[in-house]
Amino acid sequence: MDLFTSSNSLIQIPIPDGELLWLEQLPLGLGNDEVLAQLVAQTAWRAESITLWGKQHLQPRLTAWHGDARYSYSGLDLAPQPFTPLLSEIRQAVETATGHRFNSVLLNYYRNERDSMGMHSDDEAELGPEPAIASVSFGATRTFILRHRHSKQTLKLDLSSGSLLLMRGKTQHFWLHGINKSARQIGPRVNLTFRYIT
Ligand SMILES: O=C(O)CCC(=O)C(=O)O
Ligand SMILES: [Fe+2]
Repeated sequence: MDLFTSSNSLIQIPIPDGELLWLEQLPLGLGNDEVLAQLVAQTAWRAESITLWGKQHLQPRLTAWHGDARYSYSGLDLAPQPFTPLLSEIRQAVETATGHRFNSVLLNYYRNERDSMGMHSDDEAELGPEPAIASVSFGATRTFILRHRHSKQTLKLDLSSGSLLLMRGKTQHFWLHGINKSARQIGPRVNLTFRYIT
């Protein structure tokens, strides 16, 4: 049994024009370090190129896409791999914690402090107008930055190992998010964003 039952429900982080909910530790059958090790070792990681302003770049991180649907992400058309038993177990825990269903997951592997993700919103048409996106992190803590498109209000959340962040409602419409590089040494981190593709 979990000793910390009182912290088992999502905490709302109030923001204008969106909904953010957070859970410090997603309940799982494996420890966070074991999950990180398995995800790093068992995932078919890819170094994708991405076209920005007509120029090809290598993304500053590794990625993998698992799910039932095809999905276009900033010009990439990834054929998904099936859910593995470990990814299915994490998905089950995320669905129980959030009350939302998910049919795909994007994995991002930040190998060190030089890996990052530019500011963006997950607003592809296949996600629907008000998508629920559940982000689970394993490994080193990285700072997740949210910036309001209009007011430029900025929030910084330290996403520690095992944590769950749920973005829903109008969050993708009004807010950008990303992960900056750091000048300080940082160990590996794997982030999973669970999505529902229609
Ligand atoms: O690594 C993170 O915390 C963010 C990942 C993300 O924004 C995405 O996969 O769209
Ligand atoms: Fe995102």
